[in-house]
Amino acid sequence: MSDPATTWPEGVARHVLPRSSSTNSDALRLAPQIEGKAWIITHDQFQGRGRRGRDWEMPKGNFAGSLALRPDGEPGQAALYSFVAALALADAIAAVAGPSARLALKWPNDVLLNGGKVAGILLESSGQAGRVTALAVGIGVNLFAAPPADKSAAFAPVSIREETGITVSPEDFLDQLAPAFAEWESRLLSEGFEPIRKAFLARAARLGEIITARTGTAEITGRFEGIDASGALILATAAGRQAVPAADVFF
Ligand SMILES: O=C(O)CCCC[C@@H]1SC[C@@H]2NC(=O)N[C@@H]21
Repeated sequence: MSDPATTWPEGVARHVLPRSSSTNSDALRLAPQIEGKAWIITHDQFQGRGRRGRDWEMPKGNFAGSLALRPDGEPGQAALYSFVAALALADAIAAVAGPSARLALKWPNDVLLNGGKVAGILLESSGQAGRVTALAVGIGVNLFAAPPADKSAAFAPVSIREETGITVSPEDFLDQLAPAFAEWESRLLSEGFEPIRKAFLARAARLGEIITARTGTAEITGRFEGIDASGALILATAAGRQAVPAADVFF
């Protein structure tokens, strides 16, 4: 019997591009033309985008890939895919980086390896009449080298190779990531957000501790109590419980 963790999911195409400005742009362009889903990865992404308008640098040998989807749902439902992606990423990194790798998820969707940022996720979408008709789940993983540290970033970047000595190609990484994503997505679709929420919190960094969320207009410090049914961060602050839908978190 084949190992379910490394079986390529049915109905999912795979494209490997030598160069791309951004695989998220490719995925959004491709999504309206596909029947099922498609992963697009590239060996050279030269205008990668990060969260909150930041650039995403991709040193050679790292992973840059996006899943093109046509969810046809509300934006709030589509946003839950960032938690699906975070869990799948954590599974895929654990599979390649070995048992000594200390992995944690940082809300909303960074993956930390030995306390540094090893991977990030950027969801982008297009749609009409309040429905998301094309979704790009963009994922960057520092497989080979950490990019230079950005002063505004909450965590220093690290890479799997530099932390563990293990080298993995983007194609082999995708062979772990795609099945893991398909499994978590099927749980979301069949059981709803609750098991995803619980699994995320089981791996969340600094749950129960004092953290700071910067939203761009405000800085909110409080005890990290959990995440709600929409994926918002719940902080217990001096002014009461607050739900933070989007922010950068600092420990
Ligand atoms: O800021 C973050 O942490 C999110 C980074 C997301 C980067 C990935 S790389 C593949 C995809 N294409 C992009 O332009 N961005 C995402």
